[in-house]
Amino acid sequence: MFSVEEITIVAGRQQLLSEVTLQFESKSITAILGANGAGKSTLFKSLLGEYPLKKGHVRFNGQAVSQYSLSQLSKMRAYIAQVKTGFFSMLVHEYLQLARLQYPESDKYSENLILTLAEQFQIAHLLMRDVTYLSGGELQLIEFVRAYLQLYQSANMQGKCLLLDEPASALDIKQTRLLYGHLKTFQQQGGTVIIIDHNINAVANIATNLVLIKDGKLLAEGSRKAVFNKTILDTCFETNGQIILNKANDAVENSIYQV
Ligand SMILES: Nc1ncnc2c1ncn2[C@@H]1O[C@H](COP(=O)(O)OP(=O)(O)OP(=O)(O)O)[C@@H](O)[C@H]1O
Repeated sequence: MFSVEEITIVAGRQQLLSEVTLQFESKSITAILGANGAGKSTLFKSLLGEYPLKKGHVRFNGQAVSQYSLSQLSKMRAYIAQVKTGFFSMLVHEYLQLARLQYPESDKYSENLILTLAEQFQIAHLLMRDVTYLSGGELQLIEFVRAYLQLYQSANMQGKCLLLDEPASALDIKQTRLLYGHLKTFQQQGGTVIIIDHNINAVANIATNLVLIKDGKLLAEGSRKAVFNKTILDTCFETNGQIILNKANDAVENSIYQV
């Protein structure tokens, strides 16, 4: 789906990313892990085509991201930013309608779709609230539904990608669990997820692939079994932690990195 080849991004004198090469396969959930300031959001912005590259290429389905129109891209990938600002006063319902403007469909169809998804994602009670008065967690739930609506053309999500920058940072444990469940479902529907999340133990449980970034460079990449270990995590976060295996079966699955 997405690939970056030896990308280098420079801002002023600072090198934000250095020769990073990665492949994000279709129907995968990739978790991007790394310390604050490591370069994770910068990597995202490069996937979105927002940063000029000093070197390298970013491709989506084999074609340079810059060769797609914004309208083509908006149907194929949806982004949730880490911090969302600049909302105007409007109802959640109206905000969600904006995600459907790009589709030539009747008002009745988009209305039904919004109501159905609001029920499915358990945010129906927020539809008549003003977006500017939502709590941080409520806003994150709405942002997820907005991103899903932006991509939705049928239940088949093949060729569609969610780019989520800390989408659960303000969610409680129940809502985090529900969100991760929605991401698994999206993957089962054929979609691809790329997620930045500081809750590394939780996100490692749903990710099919982990990418660890340190100081703007790719530190490690692979399955949980391959990279979720003390040596790599200690290096990545400059900590001295330990891996606690799943008590039930001493397995790597559901193991926890504790500092
Ligand atoms: N436009 C810019 N100009 C200069 N420096 C920048 C710019 N954008 C980002 N940076 C710097 O690049 C580094 C990486 O930023 P980035 O937002 O990618 O980090 P991150 O890994 O997402 O961190 P966090 O986990 O704290 O969100 C930081 O030191 C940041 O201050």
